[in-house]
Amino acid sequence: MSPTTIQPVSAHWLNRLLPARLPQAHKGDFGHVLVLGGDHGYGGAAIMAAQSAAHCGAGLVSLFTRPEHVSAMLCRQPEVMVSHQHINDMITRATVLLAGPGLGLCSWGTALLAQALASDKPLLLDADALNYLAALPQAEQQQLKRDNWLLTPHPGEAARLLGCSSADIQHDRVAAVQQLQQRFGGTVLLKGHTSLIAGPERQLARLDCGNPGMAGGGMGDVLSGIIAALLAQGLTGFDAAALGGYLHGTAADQLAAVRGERGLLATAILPHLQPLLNGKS
Ligand SMILES: NC(=O)C1=CN([C@@H]2O[C@H](COP(=O)(O)OP(=O)(O)OC[C@H]3O[C@@H](n4cnc5c(N)ncnc54)[C@H](O)[C@@H]3O)[C@@H](O)[C@H]2O)[C@@H](O)CC1
Ligand SMILES: Nc1ncnc2c1ncn2[C@@H]1O[C@H](COP(=O)(O)OP(=O)(O)O)[C@@H](O)[C@H]1O
Repeated sequence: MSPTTIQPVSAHWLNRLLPARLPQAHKGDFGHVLVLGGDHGYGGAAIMAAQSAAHCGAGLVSLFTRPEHVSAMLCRQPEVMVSHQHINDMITRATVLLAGPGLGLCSWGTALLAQALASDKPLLLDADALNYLAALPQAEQQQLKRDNWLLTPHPGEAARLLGCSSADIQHDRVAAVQQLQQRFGGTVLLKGHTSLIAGPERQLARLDCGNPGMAGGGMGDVLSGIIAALLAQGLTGFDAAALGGYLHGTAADQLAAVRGERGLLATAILPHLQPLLNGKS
């Protein structure tokens, strides 16, 4: 693939992409994120994704999950609307879909994912939604390919999607993210140290923030919620992934600077997001 300029993502992107809100703004102006996920045993992933979308300025956030996770969601973040039924109505009301955190790969999760894929709304796929995609025959993958989706694989998921090893992905991450974008379309964010973002117009961006304290369960779920909230506020897939990754990594760096890297919890990122989003830290 031809060499491409890689744009480093910086604080300037914030002012460029998130202008001040108009005084008369209302929640309908900032989109409605619907998270689909949280199979038995994995409620935390979907709850964290919904919570982080709520912390990043989406007008409304909903979660469709298993019944046993409904009250946990309400206790953690009552701003989020949560249900285990009427998925079609929920998809109709949403403006952005986020499928994958804790989705599982049993019939409940794959049926939900099929409903998300049948909608033409902007769609972020993470975690098990990527594993589902990876397991499909290439012809079916090609039928699903679309410009308005955004895939956020870690190197393990990227390897499954491309049918290689995670060592192959890490050996040439730029080539890997470009290959993923070419094969699946839309925007791809390849996670890990120095995350990379490839967009549908061959744009390429790099994140110089983030630290090894982020290597812990739930961190990717929080990232997916941040990006979905930015999509809901009208950013393109490429801009939402780049800015979302920047906010996520910068929040984690702020925490690590004060408390160190070990024991950095994904949910500890959440209170750092609002000041960052508003240019106050
Ligand atoms: N609190 C929760 O409810 C959590 C639920 N989670 C959910 O659990 C489900 C399965 O996640 P798992 O963590 O088991 O599966 P993963 O696919 O994330 O990890 C499985 C294996 O993939 C490889 N891998 C992962 N990250 C890698 C990297 N950066 N580089 C190279 N190889 C890598 C490793 O061999 C790893 O053991 C997902 O739906 C996920 O959303 C996780 O997000 C963790 C937290
Ligand atoms: N060493 C690292 N340096 C920078 N960022 C990291 C590092 N390790 C993990 N991260 C970030 O943390 C997040 C981990 O996501 P993921 O592997 O999907 O976790 P989970 O599936 O447990 O939610 C990604 O955004 C990734 O870029």
